[in-house]
Amino acid sequence: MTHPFDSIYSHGFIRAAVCIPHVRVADPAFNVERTIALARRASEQQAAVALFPELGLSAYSNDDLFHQDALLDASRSALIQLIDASRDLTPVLLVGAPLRFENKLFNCAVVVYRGQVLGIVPKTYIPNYREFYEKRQFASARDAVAREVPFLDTTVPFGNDLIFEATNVAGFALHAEICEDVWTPIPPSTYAALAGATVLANLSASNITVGKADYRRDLCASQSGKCIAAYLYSAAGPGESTTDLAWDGHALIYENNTLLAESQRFAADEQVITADIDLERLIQDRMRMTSFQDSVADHRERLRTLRRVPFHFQVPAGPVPLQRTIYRFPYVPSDPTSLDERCYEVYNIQVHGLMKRLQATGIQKVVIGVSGGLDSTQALIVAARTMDRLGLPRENILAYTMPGFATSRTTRNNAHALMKALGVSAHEIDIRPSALQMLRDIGHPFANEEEVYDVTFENVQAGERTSHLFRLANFHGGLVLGTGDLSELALGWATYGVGDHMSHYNVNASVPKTLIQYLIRWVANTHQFGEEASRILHAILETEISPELIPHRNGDQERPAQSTEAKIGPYELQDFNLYYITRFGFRPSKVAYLAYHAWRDKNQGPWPDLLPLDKRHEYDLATIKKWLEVFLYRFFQISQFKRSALPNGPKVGSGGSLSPRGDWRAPSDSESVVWLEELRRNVPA
Ligand SMILES: Nc1ncnc2c1ncn2[C@@H]1O[C@H](COP(=O)(O)OP(=O)(O)OC[C@H]2O[C@@H]([n+]3cccc(C(=O)O)c3)[C@H](O)[C@@H]2O)[C@@H](O)[C@H]1O
Ligand SMILES: Nc1ncnc2c1ncn2[C@@H]1O[C@H](COP(=O)(O)OP(=O)(O)OP(=O)(O)O)[C@@H](O)[C@H]1O
Ligand SMILES: NC(=O)CC[C@H](N)C(=O)O
Repeated sequence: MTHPFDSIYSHGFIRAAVCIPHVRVADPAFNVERTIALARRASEQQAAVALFPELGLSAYSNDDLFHQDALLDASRSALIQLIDASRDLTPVLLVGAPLRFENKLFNCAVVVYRGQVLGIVPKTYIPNYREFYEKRQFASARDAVAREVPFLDTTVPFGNDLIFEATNVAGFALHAEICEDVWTPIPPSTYAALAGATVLANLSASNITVGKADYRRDLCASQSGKCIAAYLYSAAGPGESTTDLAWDGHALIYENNTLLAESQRFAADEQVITADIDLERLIQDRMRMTSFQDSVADHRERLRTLRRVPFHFQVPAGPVPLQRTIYRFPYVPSDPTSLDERCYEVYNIQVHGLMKRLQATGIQKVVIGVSGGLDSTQALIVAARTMDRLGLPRENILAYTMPGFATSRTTRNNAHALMKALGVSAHEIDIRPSALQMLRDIGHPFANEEEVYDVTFENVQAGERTSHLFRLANFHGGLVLGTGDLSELALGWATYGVGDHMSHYNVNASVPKTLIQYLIRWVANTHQFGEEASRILHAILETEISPELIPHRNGDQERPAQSTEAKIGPYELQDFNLYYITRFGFRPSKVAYLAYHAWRDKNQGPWPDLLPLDKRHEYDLATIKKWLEVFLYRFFQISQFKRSALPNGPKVGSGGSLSPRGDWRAPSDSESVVWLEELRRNVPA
């Protein structure tokens, strides 16, 4: 890496600024002074792009004054002053000015970078309806004859087909359009995006009327989403003429349908909003989304005609801290309303999956092992709701708790209490005799009372439970419900084949552990199964996560002896890693960078509403690196064979399926070296 770890510019981000200056109508000298002042503010914030409103140097609302030579000359002088002032500024500046070429007047976006004009983009769609009379003053980009125009002592590219491409920053490709352009069915930026532009900027002078702010948000959100791009929008604000119209200074920054920053509308002060755009995320999504590339192919001929203007972007040296909210729990929404909706949705997906399977097979019973841990609790809740929805009695859920050599009193009691509270058919089977028989049969030292607690000892117990469940299913005409979650599948934390890996149908396969914790907490807090069930669910949430396959050496049977998270890492970190690696394909150093940003300070940042205060954690970079290394090794090197042979189960979320038929196809015999080396090389901890 050529830049420091703690700069956004080392991790595929650029900072974008959208500026709303004060203007005076027909006063370019004043307007350029305000434009330069805000450009400096954007530069101090180390932005790579700074966008200004449409015709900002002259003001937009000049009407027929645009045909006055004095105003046009003054606008041009203001532009020259701005170009000169830009020499020592960090961002590419996009400013609006009325400019004469070919004896026509164009409404232009001028792209200025460090004392040079990279290109001039005339507005394409000139509105001439209702309150707009722009055709009276301006020609359109389509009226231009020349593709280059003389400007000052040089010639510059001119047209709506220009993409300004930083040759040294991967994915930084900028396009400019002007206000009405985005109101059309196919804005010029659509073609630019198909041809590779990732940052689409709109210089606007949109007057405000009731309801229009929402419409602008919709336009920008959907243009950024459809184009898999950033969309920057800057609408004229204070100082424009109110002869017939009003102005609210609406600035917006979207990335792929997500709002990253918005100005305060009708503000008295000038504003500069900024947001960090994740260019790599956009490129990743374009690479994966085959329909985007099909669309490129369909418009190939036109796209070939677009012109690229290369420039070298001087990347700010030194640290540039990230200005972006990175949620600690990517699978769990942090605002309470979304969390409610998410929980409702996830349960419904799981329940509908199981309902269909039961209806299709005509099977009316499910068989499930209930440990008193989180996953079997979640699956049991899903099974209970499924029976309710199908109008079948909950007794059709044949639930078995099956204590082994290491089952603690706490989880066993919780398992019994839960089965009772949910009204399912509750049973207990001691698996120790059959496990001991197998250990004896295979010659394992434990059969001779030696304390050998190896993986065979563990898997014999997991296998005995599974073996019992499948035979019980045959015996009672039921279907074995799987419980293993997405996080366990990612880490290979399950016993393959004859073990908890196998079932007839697994409702949890696409639900990560951190989300299961919230789902259970949500059910408990909203008392969906009564007070007693809520009490037990809270007790289950409090219990240490453990496979309970190895006993305490001191004979303590009260609580679990093994800690899963001490071995494979905190699930909250591993789920974070899982999301960014599978959903976006980010390199490990970027995942570590994002994790550090999210997790370094427990007093900072957004938290899912239901997380108790005393459960908050924080991690330093060394700890993040250590557990990411565990994740990478387990995920890429040793566990894919388990995912390649998965039972059926519904996909629940984007970036949330590891089924080879769902969303993740990978070889069972790959290496992990490229990920591990990248992490070791590029994360300084
Ligand atoms: N690429 C590949 N293709 C085909 N087979 C492959 C393979 N790599 C290993 N194998 C074979 O697979 C076997 C290893 O896999 P496996 O038998 O699953 O065993 P393994 O993954 O070594 O052990 C299971 C682990 O999961 C943990 N566990 C089990 C049950 C529940 C929970 C929980 O808390 O949820 C955790 C348990 O503590 C243990 O650490 C070996 O026999 C090996 O030869
Ligand atoms: N004592 C037990 N009785 C019955 N079934 C069990 C027992 N221990 C494990 N199982 C079955 O094996 C599955 C895997 O065990 P594991 O310990 O990973 O899961 P869990 O306890 O439900 O959840 P968690 O992994 O969150 O602790 C369980 O979900 C359950 O179906
Ligand atoms: N300046 C413009 O092009 C404004 C037109 C745009 N349709 C709007 O209403 O905001």
